[in-house]
Amino acid sequence: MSINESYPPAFRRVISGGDPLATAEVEPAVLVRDEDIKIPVIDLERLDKEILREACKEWGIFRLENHGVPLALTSRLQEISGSLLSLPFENKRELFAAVNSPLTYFWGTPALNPSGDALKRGAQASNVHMLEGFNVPLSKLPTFSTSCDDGDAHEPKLESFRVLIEEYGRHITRIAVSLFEAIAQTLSLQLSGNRRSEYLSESTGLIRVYRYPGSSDGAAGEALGMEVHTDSSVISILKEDETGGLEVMKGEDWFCVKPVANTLIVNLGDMMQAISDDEYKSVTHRVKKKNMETERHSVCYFVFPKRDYVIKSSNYKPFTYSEFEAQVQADVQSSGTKIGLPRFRPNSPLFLSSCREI
Ligand SMILES: O=C(O)CCC(=O)C(=O)O
Ligand SMILES: [Fe+2]
Repeated sequence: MSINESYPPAFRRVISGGDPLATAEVEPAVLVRDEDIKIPVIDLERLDKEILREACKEWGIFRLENHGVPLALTSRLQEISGSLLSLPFENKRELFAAVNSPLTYFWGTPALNPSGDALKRGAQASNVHMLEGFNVPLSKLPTFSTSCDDGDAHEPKLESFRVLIEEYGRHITRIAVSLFEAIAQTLSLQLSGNRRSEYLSESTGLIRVYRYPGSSDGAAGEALGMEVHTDSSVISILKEDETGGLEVMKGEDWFCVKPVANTLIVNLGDMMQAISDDEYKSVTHRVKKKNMETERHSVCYFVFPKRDYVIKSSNYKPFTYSEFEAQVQADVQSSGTKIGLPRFRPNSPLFLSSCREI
């Protein structure tokens, strides 16, 4: 099988140079300092609250060292997800359907509905985004049985994937909880009673395993990996391979974040920004592959507040994560892009009328 058969047909057309209009629109020119930026480094074994506060306030992103995720686990997870993602496109489409699972396969957009299927994006949306992946809601993994009676050839790989991602999920959830508790202390948030799990609800945790295709002749040169966005999460934790391509915005400039072996990248999302009353920021970022020939693989974890917990802050109308998510999805479907937190500013008209008044 040639590698192209594993890519969605829309990607193959772009890679072969036959359908340049199908790629994401080239973004308006912004100054990109094509240099690597040193983002703050946090050592999870020796958490320094001052460095953490500074990182959350000035950057919204940091590198995590001594996180305790075994190197062998991440390597095996990347290996098995890479091998599942390199299956022929049609097999990937059928992969999870065959075992009737809550996991989904998506491509062409990172905007998914709550069931993990790609959202139909509005007319102004950039067309195909050159990425694909698996969406894994962690709380549903225990009900995901990889055994099926039709002798499916991929079953052993799927079972290894389930076991590895479950173990990775336990590590990454532990890290998210420790970091959130430390960040809450830097904000003097009271976390007594159920408060911590309302702000950061472990059962909402999900993992996306991504593949950004490569093209030997560089035909997909201008195709973006992932468009400019902020994450909707409280915290996101990224494990990227050595290919590079993650870029963050600081001030008015874009900078490249260089991959560093055996570290994780933590970024704060919109919910953390709201919880902290804009003290901390949801970092604007994107993925732009530099090395066009090489595929890029990454694994990203997201965690959210309890869905019906009302987030109150002085800069936004009170809202629940469910309401926020519904608004984002409505905006993506109608205009092609997420508006996010600005929708919840006191004077902003809400598209959906369901949000409560102050
Ligand atoms: O793949 C990456 O490096 C980043 C992914 C990302 O930003 C996201 O999924 O929100
Ligand atoms: Fe992101």
